[in-house]
Amino acid sequence: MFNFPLFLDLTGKPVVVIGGGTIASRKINKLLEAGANIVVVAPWISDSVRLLYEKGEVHWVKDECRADYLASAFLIVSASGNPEARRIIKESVHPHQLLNAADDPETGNAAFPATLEESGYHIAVSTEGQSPAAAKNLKQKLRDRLREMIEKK
Ligand SMILES: C[C@@]1(CC(=O)O)C2=NC(=C\c3[nH]c(c(CCC(=O)O)c3CC(=O)O)Cc3[nH]c(c(CC(=O)O)c3CCC(=O)O)/C=C3\N/C(=C\2)[C@@H](CCC(=O)O)[C@]3(C)CC(=O)O)/[C@H]1CCC(=O)O
Ligand SMILES: NC(=O)c1ccc[n+]([C@@H]2O[C@H](COP(=O)([O-])OP(=O)(O)OC[C@H]3O[C@@H](n4cnc5c(N)ncnc54)[C@H](O)[C@@H]3O)[C@@H](O)[C@H]2O)c1
Repeated sequence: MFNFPLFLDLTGKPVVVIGGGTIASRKINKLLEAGANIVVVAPWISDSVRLLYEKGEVHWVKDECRADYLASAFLIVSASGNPEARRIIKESVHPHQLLNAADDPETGNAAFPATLEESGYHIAVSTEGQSPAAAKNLKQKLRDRLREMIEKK
């Protein structure tokens, strides 16, 4: 699972996020930083996602997940936790699409690592899905170490 690290250029790439709650919001913020073209599909969205929608930073399809919405996506993020949405995604995802299944890690083929960008370095930490909190912790330690290293130069 998640056995190949890769840095992508997501600028302008179509990304479909299924779900617009807490977890979706975290993923959306990262995707926006990367310049992705984001469509959120969800019957309701959290205040933070609504703010992005009102500012025109994401599109919103106010509906439940349907196979049609997934077809043109370069990357699909599954973050609703809804069993029916998860079933549709599992059945309709094409082998050439990337799927970050934040609500169903066994199904996805891509994970969001813990990342940091500092002084020209871009570091990504994954625990192959086993312990995201440990990935976050190591990221913070690496940030401190990198800052020390750069100060000493
Ligand atoms: C790194 C980070 C990136 C991001 O999401 O942006 C990320 N999770 C983060 C935080 C975090 N996630 C969770 C906690 C609570 C503490 C804990 O339980 O550990 C915390 C800590 C916190 O929030 O502080 C809970 C959790 N996460 C997943 C499950 C499902 C499962 O494992 O079954 C559950 C249990 C759900 C439950 O039981 O309810 C699954 C995934 N989370 C991943 C990424 C992928 C694997 C990454 C890897 O290879 O390590 C993967 C597989 C899929 C994906 O989402 O891509 C981000 C840190 C950002 C940063 O600060 O840098
Ligand atoms: N990957 C991670 O790091 C991580 C961490 C914690 C939880 N999770 C999982 O992520 C899932 C979502 O958690 P949350 O806290 O964001 O939930 P939430 O309740 O805040 O949001 C759920 C969202 O899904 C939408 N939704 C519901 N049914 C839908 C459907 N059929 N089609 C499309 N959208 C639909 C809702 O409108 C809402 O926007 C849960 O399954 C949870 O277990 C993942």
